[in-house]
Amino acid sequence: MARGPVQTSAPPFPPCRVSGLGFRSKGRLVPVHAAAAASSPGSGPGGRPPPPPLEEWLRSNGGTVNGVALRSTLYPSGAIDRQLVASTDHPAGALLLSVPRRLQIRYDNVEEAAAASSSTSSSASTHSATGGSGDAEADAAAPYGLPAADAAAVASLFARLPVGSDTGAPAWQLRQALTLLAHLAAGPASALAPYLAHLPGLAHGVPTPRVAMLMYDDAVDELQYGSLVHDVRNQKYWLARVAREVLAGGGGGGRELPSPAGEERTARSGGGGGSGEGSGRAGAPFRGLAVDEGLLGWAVAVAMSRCFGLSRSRAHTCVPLIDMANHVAPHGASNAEIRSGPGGEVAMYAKRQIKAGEELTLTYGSHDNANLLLSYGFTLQPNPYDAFYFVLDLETLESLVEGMGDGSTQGGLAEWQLRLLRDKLGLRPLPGPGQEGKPAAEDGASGSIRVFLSAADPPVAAGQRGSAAGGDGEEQQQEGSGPAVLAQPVDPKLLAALRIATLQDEAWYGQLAGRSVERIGGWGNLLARQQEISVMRLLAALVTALYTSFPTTIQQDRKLLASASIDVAAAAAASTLTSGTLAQPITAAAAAAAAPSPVAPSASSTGGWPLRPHDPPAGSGGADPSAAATAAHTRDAAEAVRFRLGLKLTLERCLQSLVARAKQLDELQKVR
Ligand SMILES: C[S@@+](CC[C@H](N)C(=O)[O-])C[C@H]1O[C@@H](n2cnc3c(N)ncnc32)[C@H](O)[C@@H]1O
Repeated sequence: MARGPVQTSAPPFPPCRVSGLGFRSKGRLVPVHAAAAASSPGSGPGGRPPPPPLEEWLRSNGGTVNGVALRSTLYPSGAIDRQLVASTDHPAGALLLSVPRRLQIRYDNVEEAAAASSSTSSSASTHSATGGSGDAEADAAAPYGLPAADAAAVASLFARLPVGSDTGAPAWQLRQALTLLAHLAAGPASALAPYLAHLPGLAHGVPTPRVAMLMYDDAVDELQYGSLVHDVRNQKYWLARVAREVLAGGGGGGRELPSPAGEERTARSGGGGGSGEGSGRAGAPFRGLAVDEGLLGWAVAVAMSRCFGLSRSRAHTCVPLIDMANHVAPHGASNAEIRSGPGGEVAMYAKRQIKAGEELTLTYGSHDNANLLLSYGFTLQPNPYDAFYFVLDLETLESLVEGMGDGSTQGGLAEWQLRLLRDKLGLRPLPGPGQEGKPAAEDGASGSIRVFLSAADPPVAAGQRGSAAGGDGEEQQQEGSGPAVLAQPVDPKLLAALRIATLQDEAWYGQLAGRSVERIGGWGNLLARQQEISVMRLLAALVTALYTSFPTTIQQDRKLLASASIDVAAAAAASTLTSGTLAQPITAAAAAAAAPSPVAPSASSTGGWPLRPHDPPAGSGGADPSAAATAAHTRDAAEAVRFRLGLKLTLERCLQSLVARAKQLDELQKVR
């Protein structure tokens, strides 16, 4: 019998994840520049001039901005969130924004620039012998906004990052984070400095997304969902390890350290890195900017929450202005989509007719709330892609079916049933004691499957399923790892397994052997009415058991969220876009009154280039760091409760579908 959320293994930074904020209700819309100026008249925080508006900057640097503006929402906490809006009507298919590759922050730009620079410098050394200008050529080799020496330094760090055991490459999120840090450290020497100044944590009042990895540990425990807690701890572990061994230059000498989950992971400490090598050069690749775990965490959060995955190049990119579009689900709800061009340009198009004043939205991917929290730091309530996942193995299936108690399955599953379960679903006996090291089967299959229960409204006709777990358009902000679209409340694999395991007549073998799993487990494709009623009851018992395995109930979670302590400081921060409560525009004067006092940036060794991301968000606690920390803590706790409440509501809706179907079949049975 399955007992609560089951662990699934995920790489520390799963491929292609990106981000979100979580500050959506009760805010007021203000023009973004008015908010910045109002909070710090005549200048930006710390006396710096405010950065140029992104729209202007893009236009004057070769980008396209067609009838699109950036708007801000100011929340009672003082935090600011931005969104894109249409400033004119647009027909379907209209080009809204286009950003050339050289205005994007991309780790593959760094890799290319570094490669070009090393080939240039070897030819430059030949040239200098003959009077050539090495410096000019090195600059020409850095066409992507970062001076060649900075690109080379950060590219050399890529080689020291741990590599994924599955991909054999460092996680893109880490490479992108280091690239962001290289631009940050380069300051005005980075051609993308004006974009950087608009990033969360750097732009005044815009907090760093509290992606799950940045949540306080006790809030992580409050998620009450084993696989997510496991993923978050894993990410925290890798963040700390990279900060310690790669950035601070501790080396590690190739020694394998156990991860929190007790796993051993491949880690490279390349570059000839003995323990002595890096320590004297801490932060050297970032022009002396000391990069600690906090700063790395900021960069990873920005990378995860703002990057688009490009299908052409398989790279990920932070795209100025386009990265201001927020997420809505399902796919049909968004009005814009992203496409990339052969030269690496990234463009946003209208998916349908758009009226002036409408928010421009994307669907980042078919993300469940666990993915949203991991990559973007928010959840959607409700989220049409949310689901409760668990791992099903043969043993669990057998004990579920035996628990039916009608005596029909005593003695275990028949050989023909086991054959169907193995051939159709890959379910096979797990290795017994002493056999753990051996593969479960010759084909190496694990013998268990990951299945889901969802709140999807049944019945959904075949053919209505989504095509792929992806974002809008050819490119996606983050690839989903869940099912395409949850078209039925029970995973077809789970339903197929239960139907096969509860059959009593071997005559079914011949019929099912030729059918696909989707067909055997299709919601509407019941095999026999009485059997289906039993399956529905069995599933209802399973859902109830899963629900009761949570330490708190729906009612308790609701009460917690409603309680004053969470509500006052964090309700605004914990709410999301979905409620449709986008607030009314307010005047700059009102924004000034509500805005937090500016927080002085800490001095850096980069000649006054500001920026040390404010963490916890300056917007949450003004200049008082302990108040800000308390607000961030409260916000994390609220988000954790909202997450687990969402899962429980999913189980509740699933249960309702199962019970309704069992009743309906029962009544039909009686009528006949
Ligand atoms: C690509 S950025 C979008 C721009 C962002 N709003 C800003 O001000 O920089 C993604 C972030 O926006 C926020 N966000 C996007 N969609 C959201 C939603 N539906 N609800 C809450 N926050 C959202 C999340 O913080 C997320 O990490």
